Amino acid sequence: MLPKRDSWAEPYKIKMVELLKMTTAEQRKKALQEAGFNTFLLKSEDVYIDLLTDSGTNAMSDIQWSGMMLGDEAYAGSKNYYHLEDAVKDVYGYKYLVPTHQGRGAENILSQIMIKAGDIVPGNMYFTTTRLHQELAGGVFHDVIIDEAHDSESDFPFKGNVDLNKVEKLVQEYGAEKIAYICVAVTVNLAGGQPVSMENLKAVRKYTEEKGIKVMLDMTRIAENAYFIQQKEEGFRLKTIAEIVKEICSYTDGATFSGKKDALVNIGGFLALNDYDIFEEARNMVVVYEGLHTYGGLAGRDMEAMSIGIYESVQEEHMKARIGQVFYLGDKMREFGVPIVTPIGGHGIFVDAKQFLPHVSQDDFPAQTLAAEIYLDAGIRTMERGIVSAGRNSKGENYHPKLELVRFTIPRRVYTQAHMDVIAESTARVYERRNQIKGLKMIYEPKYLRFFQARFEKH
Ligand SMILES: Cc1ncc(COP(=O)(O)O)c(C=O)c1O
Ligand SMILES: N[C@@H](Cc1ccc(O)cc1)C(=O)O
Repeated sequence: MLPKRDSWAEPYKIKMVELLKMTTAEQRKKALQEAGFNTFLLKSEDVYIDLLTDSGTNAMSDIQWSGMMLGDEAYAGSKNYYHLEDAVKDVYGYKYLVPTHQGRGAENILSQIMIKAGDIVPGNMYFTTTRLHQELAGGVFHDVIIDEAHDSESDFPFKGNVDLNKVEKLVQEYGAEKIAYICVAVTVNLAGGQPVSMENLKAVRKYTEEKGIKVMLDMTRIAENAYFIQQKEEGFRLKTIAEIVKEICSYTDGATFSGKKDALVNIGGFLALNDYDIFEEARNMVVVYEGLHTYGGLAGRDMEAMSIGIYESVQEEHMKARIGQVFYLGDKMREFGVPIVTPIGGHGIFVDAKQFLPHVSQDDFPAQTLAAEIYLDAGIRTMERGIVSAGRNSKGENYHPKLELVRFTIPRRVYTQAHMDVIAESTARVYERRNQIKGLKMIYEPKYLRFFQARFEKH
């Protein structure tokens, strides 16, 4: 057989490097103990390859860095704000912009404006910060993602889709006026970076228009979602990512955005809206929580870098290499027999900890345990996405999510293919000794978003 001839390559060359620190097994053991077996509590200095998150960990381009030098650090009316406003209108098509320091700043404002106590907020799977802001505003989140999303082995190509039957049930039960809005995330982070199809987005729009319900997008990884639509959905092969991104937004009323992902920056976010009245309220509220409405907690230079990053995020070659690298790692893992969520999603590989460690019960935190073991092997930092992340319901009982995953999140434009090889090989080593691995017990549990700061010890 001839060698394959369709390799992707990074559409950039490297101008500056950051040296990595290698650690010994002894050092890692000590660091992990000190971090209470929580990878969030490790010092970044003790990490070799950092796959904790793709959030704010991107490498900016030389053009973005030069944009940083053009920061207009005025308190009010910075020209970078107007550049960002232009980018949001041009690329996403929303009319009004409220910048925020990151995505959750926008979630806070949107939730406070749109949700009244007792309102229902359907969403295509929860996201930790998004759901918490909805709950703090008095809302009750309901998961309306299709069932396939909860099955790590289902090969359905658009596992992020909204199940409109589930939405209709909520409407029947509570009435459309009780639904604050439908929150649609593209891609769905906790399902494994799974995309939503355009057909589904259109159907959601049609349904909600009939019922008078608003659709708010969590467009944090919209360009990645657009790439999957282009590659997998009939009729989109000849459309550009930019065209698809704009079409997605056109089926919604507004969006929250964490610029730290798609937009290739280290900090930044916004709330974008089409409805003037909601915008007016948000523009007023942002001064309470973030800063004046023309900077929203950001420096002018950060807004400039984000405006440039928004354009870079929809470039075809960028996205091909971005997702290509994620797929490369996933395929390697599969070759080693490591159980991962399929189809492979946009921002990382999600290892199925229930299948990896079937002898560890969910109450002994299999994904938390596995993330700790992965770190011990070679200093690779990953993140738990299972029972610890899911937290507790309003009665104080633990949620028991079907998915118990360890996320190997790939920062954009940061690591090379050789790093991917090392990651897969290290994971394979841990897989070989999986039977000797024991679970953990939680010894400290903070009240909000416990996964960030909880501490554990070995059973
Ligand atoms: C899907 C999704 N929504 C919202 C957020 C919140 O964004 P931020 O981290 O910028 O506050 C994140 C990441 O945190 C995310 O992955
Ligand atoms: N959104 C980022 C940062 C983050 C991580 C975990 C969270 O639950 C919340 C925020 C991510 O998905 O990686």
